[in-house]
Order: sequence, then structure tokens, then C-alpha cells
Amino acid sequence: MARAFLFVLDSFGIGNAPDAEAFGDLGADTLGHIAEFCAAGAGDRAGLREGPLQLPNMSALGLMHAAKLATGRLPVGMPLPERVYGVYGAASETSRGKDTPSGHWEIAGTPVMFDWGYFPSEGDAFPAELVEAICREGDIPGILGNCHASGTDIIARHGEEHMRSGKPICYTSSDSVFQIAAHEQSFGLDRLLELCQVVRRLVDDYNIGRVIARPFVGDDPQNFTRTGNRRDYSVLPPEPTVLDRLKEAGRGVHAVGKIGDIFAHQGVTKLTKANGNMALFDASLAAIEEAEDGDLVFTNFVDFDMLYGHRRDVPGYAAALEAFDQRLPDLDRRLKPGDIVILTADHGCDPTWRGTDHTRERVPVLMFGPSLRSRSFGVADTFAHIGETVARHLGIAPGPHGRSLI
Ligand SMILES: O=P(O)(O)O[C@H]1O[C@H](CO)[C@@H](O)[C@H]1O
Ligand SMILES: [Mn+2]
Ligand SMILES: [Mn+2]
Repeated sequence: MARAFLFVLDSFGIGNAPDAEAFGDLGADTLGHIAEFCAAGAGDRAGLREGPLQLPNMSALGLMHAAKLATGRLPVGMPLPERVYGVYGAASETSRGKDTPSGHWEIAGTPVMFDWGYFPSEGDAFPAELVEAICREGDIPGILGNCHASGTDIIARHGEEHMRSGKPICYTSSDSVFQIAAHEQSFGLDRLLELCQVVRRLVDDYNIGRVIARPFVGDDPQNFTRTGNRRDYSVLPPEPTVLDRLKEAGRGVHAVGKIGDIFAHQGVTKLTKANGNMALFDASLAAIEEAEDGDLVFTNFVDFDMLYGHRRDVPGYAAALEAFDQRLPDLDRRLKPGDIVILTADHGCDPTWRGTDHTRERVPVLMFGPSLRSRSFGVADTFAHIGETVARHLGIAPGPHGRSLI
């Protein structure tokens, strides 16, 4: 028997998705552009980091080679490792959206082959009858925002009016999302979560993937800050995922961080939340200590995306990657014979790209464990192969959308 540890570095794309042009993302490359900026000194920030991007541990697992498989080029300014230890490659997404649920569900063996509903980027984002129903059923005096926006910009813009009027700030993006920002004290966290559940029901008719609660604190536009109490209310995955299949087979499925919310709590046997990549890493190590033979630990590292990708913050993203990379030896030391670790991503969010949205990209797939011999599997044509690799490794029946990479 064996155990599997699946870590999603949220938004850590490596460029060159075959269908990038259809998303307006031709040329987007999260790793490639961060490396290029860092090599040119544009990734420096006093007190945080400086110089070329340094990811020695992920490089030794095949990250540089995976990037070259994806784009044909090596990331700039990053040395090649003397030896590669992992089984590595790149993967392209087949799901039609470049959003977090589509990416994660496909990683878990279930691509999303339908189109989500999206709200328009011109004029009011939300239909008048939806806004009326939200105000009536959610017992609120109106909404602010009603547009596409960056979550940090919109709380700076409307936060004070929100606190005066009690109207929640509602916004969306190029993802299939209805996001609601409200002040934790003046509006109330519980009230915000209740409102999100009302809206979840109402946006089912619009085929919206997620309603997201975005609580914040502070008392003026300079210090409004979002808290770790974000909650995502997702629709159910369209078919059973490898999480459901493992749970059905009596295995432990330990969801760390946002994973529980992303899978609408389907197929999860244990849930741990933590705020921040380092706390998520600690929680993952604790889950690994507890995991039994045949179990899966599945973690989402959200900071890359939420704090740095969407915020178009190159030094921040680079520093977060370097900090994550430095934790890998600690993980390696805890592995038992037969264990496998898979590092991957759900989409890109190139911090040098226009706008603040995700970018359609290939993702790295870096696998390692005491009994894995190093090799490349090339470029996988769906993330679903990752879930089937987990299924095969843990000895459950294969699913219909992918095949094991090892
Ligand atoms: O700008 P913020 O609020 O971080 O929003 C981002 O987070 C959402 C969910 O991942 C994305 O759809 C994007 O809009
Ligand atoms: Mn994501
Ligand atoms: Mn995102």
C-alpha cells in the first residue's frame, strides 16, 4: 500500500497553453515572466527578496525541464540542476474555463466539459431581477459595485459607503463567480455567510460556479484588509471525482485549505483550514503524519493566486515561490517508502499580464517519492491524468477521463 500527497500551487502556470489565444492569453507565462523579471532586477523588493528567482528544490524535481517541455525555452536566469530526481512533465487543461474549480476538478479526474455562466463586463454585471431577488431574500437595502473588479480595489473604493449604508459590495471577474465583500464587524461575518448561501441558491439559474464571501476589516480605504475568513460556495462537481472514489473505497481524504470548499465538501473525510501558505504547509505536514496507507492528503496553496497573481505582484509571487521551495526538504524527510508527492497547479495568473484575471497556461506536474525513478512523461493533454495517477498509486479502479502517468 501507499499514500499520496497532492499539492496545488494555485495559479503556478508555466505558459503556452495550446488554446491560450482563445482566452486572450497568448504569451502569458507565470513562471517564465517571474523568472525574466527577477533576472532583470524587477523582482527585487527591499526587505523581501532580490536577484534571480531561486527554486533549487523544485528545479531538482524537474521544474526547469517541465517549463521547457511547455514552452520550448528554459526560464531565464535559473540554473539547471545537476540531477533531476522526480517524474516530471507539463499538462494542458481540457476544461473550458480557466477557473479554480475547473482546474481542481480536472486534476481530480473530472474535466468540466460544459460552459459556466459568466456576468457581462460592460454595464451592470448582475441582471436587475437577480439584484432585486438578492435584496428581498437577503434582506439588504441594495448592493454596491455590480461590476467586474479587483477585490482589493473595490473594497478601497466602496468600503466606507458600505459601512455607512449596510449595502454589501458585489462584484465578479472573468471567472464564473459572484463575490460579496462585507465588513466583518459593521455588517457581520455570520450575516455575510448567510447572504452568500441565499445568493448561492439564486445564481444556480445563471449556472454560476461559485459564490465567494470576502470579509474584510479596517476603518478607512488605506487600511481595509481582507481576512482569512473567505468562504467559497461551489456547485457540485459534474461527476464523482477521485476524492469521491477514494472515500467510497473507505480511504481517508484529508482536504487542507480551500480544497473542501472547491469540491463542495464532496469526497472529503477530514478537513483542515489554515491561513497563509506557510500555515498550509504546516497543516499538510501534520496531515501527512496522520495519513494511513491508502489515504490522500490534498492541499491548495492559495497565496500564489490570491495575494500575488491577481494583485500582479512579481516580487511577492517570487518570494512566495522561494519560501515554498525551501519547505520541500522538510516534506521529503517525512516520506515513507511507497509515498508519492505531486506538485501541480490549476491554471495560470501571470503577475506581469494585463488586467487582474487568471491566464490560460500549461501547468507543471512534479512527482517524487522514495520509490520513484526519475523520468519525463512529456506533455500530458489533460490534468485528469494527475487524478488517475493518484487512483492507480492508491490501488482503486481507474476513471474514464485520464490514465496514470507512472
Ligand atoms: O480580485 P479578487 O477578489 O481576489 O478575485 C479573484 O478571486 C476570484 C476567485 O479565485 C477570482 O475570480 C478573481 O476575481
Ligand atoms: Mn486557482
Ligand atoms: Mn484566482
